[in-house]
Amino acid sequence: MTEQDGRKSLGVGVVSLGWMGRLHTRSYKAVRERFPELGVTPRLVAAADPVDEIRDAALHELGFERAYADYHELLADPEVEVVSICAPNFLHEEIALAAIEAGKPFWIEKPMGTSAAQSRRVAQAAEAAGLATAVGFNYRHTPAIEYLRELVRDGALGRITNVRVWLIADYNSSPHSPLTWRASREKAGAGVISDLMSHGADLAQYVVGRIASVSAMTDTFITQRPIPTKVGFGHSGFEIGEETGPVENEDYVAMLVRFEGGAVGTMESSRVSVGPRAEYVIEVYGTSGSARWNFERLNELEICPVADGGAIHGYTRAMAGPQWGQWQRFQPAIGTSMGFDDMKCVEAAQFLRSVLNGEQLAPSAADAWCAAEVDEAAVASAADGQWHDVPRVQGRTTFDA
Ligand SMILES: NC(=O)C1=CN([C@@H]2O[C@H](COP(=O)(O)OP(=O)(O)OC[C@H]3O[C@@H](n4cnc5c(N)ncnc54)[C@H](OP(=O)(O)O)[C@@H]3O)[C@@H](O)[C@H]2O)C=CC1
Ligand SMILES: O=C1CO[C@H](CO)[C@@H](O)[C@@H]1O
Repeated sequence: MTEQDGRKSLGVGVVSLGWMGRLHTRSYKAVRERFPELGVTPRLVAAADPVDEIRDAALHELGFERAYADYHELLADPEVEVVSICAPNFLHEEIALAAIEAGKPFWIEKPMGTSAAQSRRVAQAAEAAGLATAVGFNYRHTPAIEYLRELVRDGALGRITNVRVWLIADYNSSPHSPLTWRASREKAGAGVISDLMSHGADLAQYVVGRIASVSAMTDTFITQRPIPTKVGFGHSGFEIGEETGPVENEDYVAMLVRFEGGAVGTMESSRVSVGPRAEYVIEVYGTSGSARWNFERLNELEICPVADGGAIHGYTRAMAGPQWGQWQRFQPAIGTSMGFDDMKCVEAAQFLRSVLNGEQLAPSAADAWCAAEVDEAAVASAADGQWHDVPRVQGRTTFDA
């Protein structure tokens, strides 16, 4: 870390410049403006990606000083002090363990690996090395979710009795949408359970507390998809040919869950539903009230207090404002909305603050392991039709604090 204009300059390396790699890059750039009190200027030292054109874009569009084809070179670069890991899931464990070996704190995308065992190995190694971590559970950082969590923890909703979480998306609803790495068991692990329910597990545990047991069923509704002739980013920019290949993991999951605190709930996720685009919802019901949030309207929280027999009963739609979470850093005028990228900037700032002061602030590697255990219990339950206990993760979790 060097000093420049009284600010600390921190060398950043980003592995894989797809959707998330580019978003991590934008987030590092935004931190200096949105979180000036950190006194840190992230310096985009190096990117790593196997594709020539992407490395070219890293240098000439995104502002990296260097671009490597192999992430090992990035990790060996002495000027790279912190690392973002934005590769497809199957590379998460090996890159994270290599970053730990190199002594570099990392911000990794969810799910942290393709299995709970991979997540455990990464979380335990990071903790043993004393490294700050961050995981891409960005929905946590929405001001409405931060406020919902406060309501739950302050007891404003009473005793939490039941919870509903659903993440229903349409990104694979067309049978013509391409066969990407997300449909490969080897590259993704589970299907929608890894891709979306990883967020759901984290959101539920962040707001309500740990999940203790799970019963689940899964299905795959579109079993063959066209093989891309040109790959894109995220879910866009692909071109397809005539040839198809098998979808190897589930499109849909439905779960019943029991929380350690006594609440029960349902959790459901689909990547092939026609209608909702990215309807990611959490509803929390307590003995004194309830509240619900939907990512498609991320600036709002619907809250219902117990009306005790009054004539008017129902939800109040509250809008995010300066009193909630980090809203004020992003918008200077009430009624103006934050967006998806802003949540990632909050995550980047939490990560860098942890690197600077040693306190774990962002969703941690242990949190990602907790989510992975919930997801793996769902996979196991769907396979044998039994309830499965979720192994209790010991580690540096942030949601128990
Ligand atoms: N937090 C969130 O809300 C989100 C999280 N994610 C997570 O982010 C991760 C990446 O997803 P996304 O950005 O959508 O993926 P993309 O498919 O957009 O990008 C993946 C990138 O990784 C590159 N890559 C492939 N193999 C290697 C390798 N051996 N070494 C280095 N780079 C490689 C790809 O190159 P190539 O094109 O050649 O394959 C591509 O540039 C996933 O874990 C996903 O779950 C994704 C979306 C949202
Ligand atoms: O994490 C994620 C969030 O949502 C996306 C689509 O809406 C997913 O595919 C992605 O991996």
